Amino acid sequence: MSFIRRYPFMSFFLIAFGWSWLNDYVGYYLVDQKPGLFSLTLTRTWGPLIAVLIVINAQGQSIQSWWKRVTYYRVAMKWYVAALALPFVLGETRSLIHWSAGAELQFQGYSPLLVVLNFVVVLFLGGALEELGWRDYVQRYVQNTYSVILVAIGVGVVWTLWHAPLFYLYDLPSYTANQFIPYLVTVVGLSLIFTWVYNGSGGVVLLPMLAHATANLPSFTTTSGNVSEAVTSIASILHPTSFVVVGLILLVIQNRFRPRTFT
Ligand SMILES: O=P(O)(O)OC[C@H](O)CO
Repeated sequence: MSFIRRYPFMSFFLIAFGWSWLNDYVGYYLVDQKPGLFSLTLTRTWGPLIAVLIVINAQGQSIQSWWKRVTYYRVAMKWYVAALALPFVLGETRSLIHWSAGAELQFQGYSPLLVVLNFVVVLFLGGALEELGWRDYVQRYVQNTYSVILVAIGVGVVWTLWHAPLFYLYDLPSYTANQFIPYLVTVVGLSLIFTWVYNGSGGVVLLPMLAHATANLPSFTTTSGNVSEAVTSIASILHPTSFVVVGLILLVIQNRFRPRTFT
């Protein structure tokens, strides 16, 4: 405990990465080496939340006041709309580029019930909980001293690295070695966007949580018909890049070049 009190920030990373990576290794070696099973359960996503709870408890901070802060939700409706709409629209960039080049746009036709279930599970039990660590601890703490934009980029890089075992342990379609750079760019972009809603709403972590749960939904559209290889390549570059460009523009408009402290 005294180590955690002395080095809270380092402890946060050790616990967050430790929990999630241990989860991945235990899953791979002891449970199932096939993709989509243990690696995809919710438990790996709990690392950052467990880390933040251990660290604030060791520091003698009240968990009750932390809970009160992270469950605060009274902010202008525009932040809710932005948090839900932005990742949703950007997630369709690839299809929209193919469509603008002549392909036919089609809806995936997911069952609305399954989409809502997916969203709710990620929001309350899965990936969105990471925001209690990445955004409401790391971003909040480091942006006291450094530029909000630079910190958001740094958090995006760390958040990507935290996913590393998924790339080399498992054979998952979204986590293949040749997808690492596009994944990094997308996650840095998401970090910028989540930081924008977090700071814009005055540090209400529910907003990046909602944005995270939306970002984790699958794309709702696909395209059919031939598009040239050039269009496919351009779309695969522009899709991840669009998150970064939009995130940067929003944070520049918000003038987040400097540090920002929440009281
Ligand atoms: O942090 P995760 O595991 O919810 O994954 C984030 C996605 O890859 C980006 O939406």
